[in-house]
Amino acid sequence: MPSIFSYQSAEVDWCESNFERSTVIAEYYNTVNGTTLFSFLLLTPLNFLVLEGAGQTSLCKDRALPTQVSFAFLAGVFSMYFHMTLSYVGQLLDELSILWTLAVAYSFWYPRVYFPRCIKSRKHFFWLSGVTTVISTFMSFIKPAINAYALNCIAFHLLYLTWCELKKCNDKRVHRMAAVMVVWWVLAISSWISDRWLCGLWQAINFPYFHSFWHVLIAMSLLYCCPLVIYFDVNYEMPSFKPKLGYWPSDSWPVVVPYVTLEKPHKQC
Ligand SMILES: CCCCCCCC/C=C\CCCCCCCC(=O)N[C@@H](CO)[C@H](O)/C=C/CCCCCCCCCCCCC
Ligand SMILES: [Ca+2]
Ligand SMILES: [Zn+2]
Repeated sequence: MPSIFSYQSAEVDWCESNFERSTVIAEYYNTVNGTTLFSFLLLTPLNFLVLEGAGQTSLCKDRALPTQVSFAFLAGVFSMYFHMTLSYVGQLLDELSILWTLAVAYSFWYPRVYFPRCIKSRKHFFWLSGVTTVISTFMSFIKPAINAYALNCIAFHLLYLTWCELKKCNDKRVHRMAAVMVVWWVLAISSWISDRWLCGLWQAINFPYFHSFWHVLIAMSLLYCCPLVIYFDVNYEMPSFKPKLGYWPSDSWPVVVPYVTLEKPHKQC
């Protein structure tokens, strides 16, 4: 019986052929493209630096940013470890780190207006998220192969929240950024599903790399998601300030980094 740490002991094996480009890295391209999540880690704090530059240090919500970035960092590291070894432990670390990163994001950024009626404060919501995540962590061991499907379903809730916020907002820049985020996510989830379900086809044409595309595309989606989340958070938590979405270096460039700034104290959405 193989150890839970041994190579290829995971329940899941992605379409890319194993040990084709390296004797120590099972899935080379999936491992290398897993690093794109780190671009999200580098660029998310930049949003906060812009806000802090405007004197809004309170937006860092004390420990929210370092906690969020640390969890996302772990998700990136464990994803690479998983693809490098395809071990059972690697798979669970990959899935559980995503679960906890999402839990941290929900705990800090989930708008109060959507709290269940029985939840009266963010502190209570922290507890609700914590208990739900601990229970989900234990349940993850029952059938690890379905964990990734369950995690992907959370994106549908995020889509629903985005849609609810867009209905209340008439700023074209916000709608545009949300549209771009959704396009990246649709491309990402299509790549993920096609790697899972159509592997025979991709192997037949000698192109089994869709899961490595997923890594790049979901990181792009998160890059657009981050300023949007901060934008909605400012509207709720700092109603006297007007957030504005922008693109660096400029709107018209083909490759841009989205970010959020604070303008004159006035509420728009
Ligand atoms: C102010 C900042 C707030 C921003 C909130 C950011 C929340 C980040 C949350 C999670 C990080 C996700 C990490 C991506 C996964 C990388 C690892 C990976 O690819 N693992 C696969 C195996 O290698 C595994 O099969 C994938 C499992 C499913 C992952 C589901 C992730 C859902 C993320 C949802 C983001 C949606 C953004 C746009 C929604 C419309
Ligand atoms: Ca493989
Ligand atoms: Zn992966």
